[in-house]
Amino acid sequence: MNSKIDSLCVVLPAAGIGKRMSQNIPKQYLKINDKCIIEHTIERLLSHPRIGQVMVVLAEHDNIFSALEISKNAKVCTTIGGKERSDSVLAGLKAISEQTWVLVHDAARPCLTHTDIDALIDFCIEQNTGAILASPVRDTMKRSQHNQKIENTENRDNLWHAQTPQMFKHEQLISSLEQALAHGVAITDEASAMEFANVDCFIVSGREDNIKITRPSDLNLAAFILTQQKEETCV
Ligand SMILES: Nc1ccn([C@@H]2O[C@H](COP(=O)(O)OP(=O)(O)OP(=O)(O)O)[C@@H](O)[C@H]2O)c(=O)n1
Ligand SMILES: C[C@](O)(CO)[C@H](O)COP(=O)(O)O
Repeated sequence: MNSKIDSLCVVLPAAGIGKRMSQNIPKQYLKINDKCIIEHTIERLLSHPRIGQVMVVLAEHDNIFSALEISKNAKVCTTIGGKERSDSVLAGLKAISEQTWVLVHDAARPCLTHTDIDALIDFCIEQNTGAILASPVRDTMKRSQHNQKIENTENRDNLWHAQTPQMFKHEQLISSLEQALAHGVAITDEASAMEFANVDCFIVSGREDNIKITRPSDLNLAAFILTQQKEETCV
């Protein structure tokens, strides 16, 4: 069932340097099928009927985004991010006008589908609560230092890979992020801040192919997924 909300805003953290990709440009500007990753991601978002604006959070000296055609889209705005992803997200949240709900989505996740966007929005609106897309852990999980003896096997019951988008009440997310950052809490996703602030947050099961391009081998995998999804017409 579609909610009544029809023009949500997405904050898109895109101020990272992609050091784990070991390339000479930030990974969001690497190309798949002649289009930058960030262009794929923004097109996936803006082609969804319930998304009305994307606030792209850029690194201070980013001179690539403004040269992309998508930067001229009337629904695309930009602001400057910070040292950590959480700083960039907070800057993006403060740069948009006051909203009831806001979504945060990594620029490095171009394989997001409209099916998953609808599942997240519908759950949050119908349950009036924040939630994140996530996929269940598939492998046995070991804790160990690299090339060292295994310390233990983690219980993988009810263990999930957190993805994005993550969707929360706008003002509540700002205050929770500010509170967590003020306490020096390590925040790697928006849900971490909400958990710290004891604000309910739920899991919405999402597709396992909503991958975050992080390491070199992810690029070909993402290219394959994007092609497969187009044939599936799930976008
Ligand atoms: N200071 C930062 C760090 C990250 N990001 C963004 O957050 C998303 C997810 O972060 P990650 O995958 O860690 O990207 P990078 O930080 O660029 O990667 P790395 O850790 O390998 O440098 C990316 O779209 C990235 O551009 C951001 O906006 N601001
Ligand atoms: C937000 C996120 O994509 C959820 O899995 C992840 O935490 C980003 O972490 P990163 O270390 O900044 O890639």
